[in-house]
Amino acid sequence: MRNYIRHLKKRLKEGMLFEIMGEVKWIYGYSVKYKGAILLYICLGIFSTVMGLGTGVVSKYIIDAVTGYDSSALLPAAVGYVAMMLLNVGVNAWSSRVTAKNRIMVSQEIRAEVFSKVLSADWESLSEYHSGDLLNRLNSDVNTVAASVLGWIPTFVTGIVQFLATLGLILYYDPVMALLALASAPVTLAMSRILMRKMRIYNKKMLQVNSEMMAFNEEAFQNLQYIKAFGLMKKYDGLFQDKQEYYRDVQLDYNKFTIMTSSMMSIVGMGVTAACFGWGVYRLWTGVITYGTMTLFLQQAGNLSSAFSSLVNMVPTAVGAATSAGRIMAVIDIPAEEKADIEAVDSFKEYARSAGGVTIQARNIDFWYHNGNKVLERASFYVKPREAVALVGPSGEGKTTMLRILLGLVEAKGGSVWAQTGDRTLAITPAARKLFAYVPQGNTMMSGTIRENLSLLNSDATDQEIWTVLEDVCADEFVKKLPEGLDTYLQERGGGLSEGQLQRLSIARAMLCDAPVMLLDEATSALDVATERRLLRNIMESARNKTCIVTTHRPSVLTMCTRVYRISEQEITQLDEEGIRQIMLEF
Ligand SMILES: Nc1ncnc2c1ncn2[C@@H]1O[C@H](COP(=O)(O)OP(=O)(O)OP(=O)(O)O)[C@@H](O)[C@H]1O
Repeated sequence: MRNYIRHLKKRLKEGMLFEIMGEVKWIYGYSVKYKGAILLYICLGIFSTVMGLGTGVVSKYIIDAVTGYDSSALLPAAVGYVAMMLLNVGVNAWSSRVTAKNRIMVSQEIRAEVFSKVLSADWESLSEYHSGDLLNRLNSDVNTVAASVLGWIPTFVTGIVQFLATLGLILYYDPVMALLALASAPVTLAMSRILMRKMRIYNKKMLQVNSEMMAFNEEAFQNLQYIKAFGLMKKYDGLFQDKQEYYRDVQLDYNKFTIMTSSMMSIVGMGVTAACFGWGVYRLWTGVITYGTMTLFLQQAGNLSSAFSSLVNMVPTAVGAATSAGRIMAVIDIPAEEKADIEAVDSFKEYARSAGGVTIQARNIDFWYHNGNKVLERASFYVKPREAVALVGPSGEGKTTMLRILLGLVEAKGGSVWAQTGDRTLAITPAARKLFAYVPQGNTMMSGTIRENLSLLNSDATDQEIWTVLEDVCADEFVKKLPEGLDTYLQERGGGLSEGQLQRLSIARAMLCDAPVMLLDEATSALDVATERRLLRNIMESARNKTCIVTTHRPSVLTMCTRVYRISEQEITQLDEEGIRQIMLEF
């Protein structure tokens, strides 16, 4: 018996129900924060139920009055009926407004949490998600969950209250009618339990396909130039159609499934309504009830079944919301980057200013990515202040990876990396990133003006400082020629400027930040040799105490460097003059 219980517990833990419970708990965590609003919705729901019951009873009196049963009640009943209707309309309008406000607040709160978690998540784990998928989770899944945060509890409580109150009213007038009206409940409950698993599978599939669509669209729009250049429009049109077709098939499959289930439920409901109607007609015929009571029954039987179906309909909504919550939780649960002592880094950086710069030292580094791809083994190198050290080597051997280790974007599996200034040392962690001004490969300009982009890392930079740095990176001339100068607006990913111009702006942005170590990852690859030399010489001169690490495939860069390391076959070796000559021939 004990074994059986243990087995049952294990199955429950591994099973869908346990998963859903975790997701529901997470949604509930938000609901608790909005308990005031939820309480208000419950009151509004109950108010609307009372109004529904009230208008039902009042209409009974109106009918009884006009059929000659009690004509004196006509005027007060009519006035009450109109007043209740108007009050209901007013309260509904007000509640729609409050709902809209709260829903916006909840979705923004969840979205802000997800956004901030994404920013602080471990880089490598996060890079397993497509940005289109992340966007979809941040928008569509958050909206679904936000609706449930506010909706679930009030819908449930109101549904129960409406159900019980209506049942009570019918019971008061006719217990048999109440039993008949309840007949569909067991069937519907049993059905919704069976259907839950299938709903969950469909929901997951639909959300995943949605994410895939978003990822595809995002990638296509980002690579429009490439698609056009190779005349891939037709191919992409076709791919888009295929994706749409698949999406449509999944949606229609789900739609078929929901139509079938709702048809089955409707048949059960219709049977119950017919039975109620038959019973009512029989009671009216035998003179036990009045026309008014008969109308009341029919109306309340309708109310009862709508209360019941709103409770049952909570199942697919809840399954959908729980699935979306699961997708958001997966992102939120990505391990965060290790939090380190930022104050220690600030103090180290401050000290480095007077101590003459920062030495970077990597010793016996072992590193492989999550997929097991081993990149470095017992790799060591160092760079001192006022040095420009080059990391060279065949493509794909680990130059960028080494920079990622320095930036704490990925963590070395073995060995150690540290920064040193005077008699102080600092282990390399994500917090130590403040020591580095990084210029990655590719285009990293944001939409906004040139000034906004350049002051991203140093919001206090004056125009004078900006122009001095622009001169250093040989970008002053072209920026001056732009009609709006520093206020020129750059489109998405720096649209409107050439690759070489954007590279120079990226370097200027890095130089404006006060980090003691510069990391340039093939940052001058799009420049002509003369400009590249001028730029590198200026950087070396103006960044006097700085430490500079560059990765490159260009001989022109090597001639400017104090030392050169070659990364190849997982090892790092320092090249002598002959080695450098050889590598320059290889380039
Ligand atoms: N996120 C990642 N996950 C798994 N493997 C990766 C990842 N990023 C890079 N790699 C692999 O790590 C190896 C080193 O890549 P890295 O980008 O460091 O090379 P590189 O020397 O900078 O190349 P290049 O000169 O072409 O820029 C390559 O084999 C690459 O496929």
